Amino acid sequence: MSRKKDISLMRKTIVAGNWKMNKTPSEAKALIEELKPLVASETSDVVFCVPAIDIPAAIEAAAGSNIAIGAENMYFEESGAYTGEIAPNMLTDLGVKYVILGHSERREYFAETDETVNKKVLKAFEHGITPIVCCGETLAQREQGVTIDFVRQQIKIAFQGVSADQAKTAVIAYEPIWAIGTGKVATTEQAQEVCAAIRACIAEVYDEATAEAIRIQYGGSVSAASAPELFAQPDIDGGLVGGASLKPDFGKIVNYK
Ligand SMILES: O=C[C@H](O)COP(=O)(O)O
Repeated sequence: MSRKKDISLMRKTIVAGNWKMNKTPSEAKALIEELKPLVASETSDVVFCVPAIDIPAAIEAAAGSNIAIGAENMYFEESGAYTGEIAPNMLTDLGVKYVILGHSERREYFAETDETVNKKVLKAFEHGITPIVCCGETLAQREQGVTIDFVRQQIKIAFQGVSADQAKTAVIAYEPIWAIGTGKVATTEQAQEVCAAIRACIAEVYDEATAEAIRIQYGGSVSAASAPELFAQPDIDGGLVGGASLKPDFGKIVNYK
């Protein structure tokens, strides 16, 4: 199902950078100072998701700008014997507004499952942090023709127990795993098809109003060259950007119009 972007229901574009495990705190400060003027925008929400150790420096550097700071992960408990984990209230105490949950790298290297992602999504909402919920298929799944079934399942589990009012404020990032860091960007048609299927899934689970409100990003080798066509698709409301978010090109991606 695909819906035409209705002017009255136009969702604000959201472009988020995922720095992954890059930049020390002092490098983070310098990069934000460099990118701050380039990502100024009235048409897009701009989020920098940075390593947890960089968050205080990033918050300080972004102060007074349009940049919101996000985390790349968090745990689903507030405190306790969970060595090495970061609690949601630790993030909000610093001023973090967004958190990436269920990134494919967390799923692959750190054994995250749809069920732990769901617990984290619920906890993020409880603490007023907007989750950027990641989903996406492997190359083998795409070749087997199961992409949409697989992504629908990821989304249905991630949103279990989430109310419609909460879901309306969430961000979903569709990231085909085969397009991450490979330079192989999905075609506009492939990206739009899956983002439309995700929106249809949200309409089934909730209702049309929730589906129209939720923002869906595409991620996977987004560049200044590919962003304009991708973000113009009716069901793509921006991007989750890895490698290019560490460069001045990120400003061009944010200001893609
Ligand atoms: O979260 C971001 C994605 O993993 C995309 O990374 P990339 O833009 O380097 O392909």
